[in-house]
Amino acid sequence: MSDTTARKIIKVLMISLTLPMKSVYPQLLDGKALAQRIQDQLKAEVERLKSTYGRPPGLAVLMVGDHPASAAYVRNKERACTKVGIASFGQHFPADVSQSEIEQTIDRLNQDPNVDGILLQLPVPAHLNAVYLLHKIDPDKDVDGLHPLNLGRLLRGERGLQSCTPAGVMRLLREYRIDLKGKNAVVVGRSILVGKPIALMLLEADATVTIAHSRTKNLAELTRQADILIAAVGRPNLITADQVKPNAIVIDVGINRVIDAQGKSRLVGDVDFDAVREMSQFITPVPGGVGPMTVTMLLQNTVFSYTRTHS
Ligand SMILES: Nc1nc(=O)c2c([nH]1)NC[C@@H]1CN(c3ccc(C(=O)N[C@@H](CCC(=O)O)C(=O)O)cc3)C=[N+]21
Repeated sequence: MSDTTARKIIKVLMISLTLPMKSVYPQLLDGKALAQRIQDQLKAEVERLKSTYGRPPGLAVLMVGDHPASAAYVRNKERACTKVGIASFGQHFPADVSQSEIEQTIDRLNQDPNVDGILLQLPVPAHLNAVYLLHKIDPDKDVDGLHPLNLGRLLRGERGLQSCTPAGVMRLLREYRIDLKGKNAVVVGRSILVGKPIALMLLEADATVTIAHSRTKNLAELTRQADILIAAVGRPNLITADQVKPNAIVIDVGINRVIDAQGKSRLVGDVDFDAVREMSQFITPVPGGVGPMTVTMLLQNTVFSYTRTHS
């Protein structure tokens, strides 16, 4: 065999080994596994805190009405608390509860030394002023990071309690050593719970950030430039393969319950997962991606808030 033939064979082998591997088997960003690992660490930390200071960290979850999806999230959060040893104080109000009754509860929880974190599950019924309720929560107990003071800190790049979903996404990116410096990050969605705070965090990590939304012209043109694409809208199959740059990193924050072809209820994100996973470098699954990280960051924020008052 001549030298050039051998070289050609090696080259073909190398190409066939590297290229298809990369495009056919993109890496999953496994939020479920990472969440489990962090929760194990938190459990040990909570144990230590409990024996040092005599009480566990405490989280109060306020829920209004019986929206089934919200009820399921709240159950997830309470179950996770129990798992790591955080005391959870559930407050379930009927859908017609008055603004002042919730305000009084928040005042009481603000003063309660056994409560380190207070979370108002959103959305709340339309007769309530959610913004004002969020203002009432003590910023030091605002484990959802939605108080204007904590949002202001985020805007300035100061330390503070940060929104759980965006914080969970950043932790996932960091864990997989995804370099953000100078990369094009496109965030689709501009909610105060996800889109806006995640854009600020990506900016803080030196990404070049674009926020797209329902009024954005030529969305596909924009998303195709994204090295990092964050979908946070809440619409199934919003992001299709032709809207994604090959080898991009795709973070799917959407949580949508749909009825599949067999008539079964199924959880899907905002991304057409099967098609997009084939051409992306990293992608988060739904379920098992961002969702479990959200819950875990809530636990972490509660422990953080506890340690701050004990140091
Ligand atoms: N004040 C406030 N803070 C929130 O953080 C908040 C909120 N309101 N309102 C609703 C959204 C939604 N959310 C989720 C939490 C966990 C999962 C989760 O655990 N998902 C699992 C599976 C869940 C399942 O199978 O049903 C997963 O994706 O693997 C999803 C969604 C928090 N939210």
